[in-house]
Amino acid sequence: MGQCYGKTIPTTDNDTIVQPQSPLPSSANNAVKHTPARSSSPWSSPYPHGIASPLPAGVSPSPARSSTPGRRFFKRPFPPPSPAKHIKASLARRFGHAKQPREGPIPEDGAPIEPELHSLDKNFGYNKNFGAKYELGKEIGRGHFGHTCHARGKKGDLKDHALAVKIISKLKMTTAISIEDVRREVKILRALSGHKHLIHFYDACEDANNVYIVMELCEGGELLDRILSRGGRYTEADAKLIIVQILSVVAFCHLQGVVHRDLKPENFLFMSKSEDADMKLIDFGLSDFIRPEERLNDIVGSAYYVAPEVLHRSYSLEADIWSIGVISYILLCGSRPFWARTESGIFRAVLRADPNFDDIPWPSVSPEGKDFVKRLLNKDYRKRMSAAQALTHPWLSSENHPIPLDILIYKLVKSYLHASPFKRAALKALSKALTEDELVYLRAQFMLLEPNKDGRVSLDNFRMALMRNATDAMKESRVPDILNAMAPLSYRKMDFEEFCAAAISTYQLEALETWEQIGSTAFEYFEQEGNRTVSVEELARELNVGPTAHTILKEWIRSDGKLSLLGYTKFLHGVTLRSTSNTRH
Ligand SMILES: Nc1ncnc2c1ncn2[C@@H]1O[C@H](COP(=O)(O)OP(=O)(O)OP(=O)(O)O)[C@@H](O)[C@H]1O
Ligand SMILES: [Ca+2]
Ligand SMILES: [Ca+2]
Ligand SMILES: [Ca+2]
Repeated sequence: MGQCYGKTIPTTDNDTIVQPQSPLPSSANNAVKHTPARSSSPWSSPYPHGIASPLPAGVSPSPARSSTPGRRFFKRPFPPPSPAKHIKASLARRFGHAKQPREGPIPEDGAPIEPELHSLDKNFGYNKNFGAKYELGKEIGRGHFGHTCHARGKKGDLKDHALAVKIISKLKMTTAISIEDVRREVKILRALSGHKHLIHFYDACEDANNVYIVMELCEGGELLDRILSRGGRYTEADAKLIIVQILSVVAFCHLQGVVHRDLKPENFLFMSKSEDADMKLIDFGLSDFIRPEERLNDIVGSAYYVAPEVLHRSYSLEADIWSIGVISYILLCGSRPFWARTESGIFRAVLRADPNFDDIPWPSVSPEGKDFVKRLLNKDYRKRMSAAQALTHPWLSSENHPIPLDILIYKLVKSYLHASPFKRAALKALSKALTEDELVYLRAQFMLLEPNKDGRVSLDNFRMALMRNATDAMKESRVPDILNAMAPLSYRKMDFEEFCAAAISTYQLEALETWEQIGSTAFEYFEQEGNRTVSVEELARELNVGPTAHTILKEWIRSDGKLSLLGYTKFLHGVTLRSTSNTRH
């Protein structure tokens, strides 16, 4: 089994919007041997080798809801099992254009990007002595972009260590973008390696044919396989153990300014076969560095897990949280929240459909569990919890886990510092209406800033907290830049009360069932302390909107010239006019 070369099998598609994916070359080649299930099924299978699929290769169960007791499958069929189909538009972009076969030698004809092919520099500057350092073993897994083999270190620290090597064929790197993707995957792995639930990276090598990513070996298989072997569903207690691990590693990535963009059960591996083995996040092939205020626009990911704002081409870290919401939904009920037979149908569901929380088993799921999932699957990304926040959600409070520093705090405090005194007064009133549940999160974050003896924090506390957690990735994502934007804090300090006003997000609070109560309580505080007469013109300036908004703003002001309750909550929310695209947090 020495032959362990990269062969990517294009997934065919059962959708009507057929995309530039070439069918398998008709001449039988060893690629077919490598991928028994894949070539016959319209969906890629998570059971490429050896592991028995619950279904015969290529067979998908009927999507009809079955109520067979003890059935092993998802109500909304889990098979077609692996949604590992990367969104086609991006594939087309990444692999050049239509008809470009994604494996094998580039044919003479139909290569629209031919000029680039000749000039592509496929030199990565990695070690060239892979063969001398490692001995390759059997294949363990396979994806769109590479396949993974067992390996053993031949010398040095890794001598006789069992390892995993992801092999990416250079033949498949047919565009500058696809080369850059591999470079970035390695860079991100190298930078982030070290977190308990993130795959440990050891080495990157290359030769004329391949790039080799040497990592620690996970012997317990993919989370997807465990979900399937349990018949799709986890108990709440077991689901919590999984979700806490996912949130903790994703909070870490986000703090470093890395968005994973492909979170799904196939990309979490167990260290060993044992039931309580730790999980590791793998596959940073679609990940990217993201600056604090940046929005990404390329559509990547896997259809079932993709966030609505990704489909709208403007997204940031919150897209990962949506994917965790999808995973959580699946763990708790055994069905996919957004399901359709075609990719475009899935996208439509993601954009418009509300997931079902009524059918069995949802009535028996705890209210906290349901609330948790709903707050991850909010279609408005501004209303979603962050990963660190989710870890303080009441549903997970019984779990004993550390709360990581949340980069969201920095963004919110930054915009608070730049807000007008009127807005700050409004936020202050809002922070006084918070319930114990929200305070748990804020208190944890404040403590992570290690307040001084006087109980206050300065810019330095924010800086030190960031530095305590910094990896090399931060240089690339320029997360520390956010500290410069917090400069107004260099002249003063913040106590916990003000921190609460600064670090709350109106959008997130609006998503709470108790929002109306919170809003009216907050308004009472605002009446006592901050509500003063304000003109329509002043309000428009505050909100950064033009005269066209005056008629709307007029309705927010009472006859006494002060904000009404409605006006107060609207003011907190901010006006989002398309033309200004001034997203407020
Ligand atoms: N460190 C590891 N230990 C054990 N198995 C691994 C390891 N890394 C990857 N694998 C296996 O190889 C498979 C493919 O790896 P990976 O997901 O990184 O490749 P990919 O080509 O990027 O896949 P995708 O199609 O999901 O983008 C994984 O799903 C997993 O089963
Ligand atoms: Ca895979
Ligand atoms: Ca993968
Ligand atoms: Ca990948």
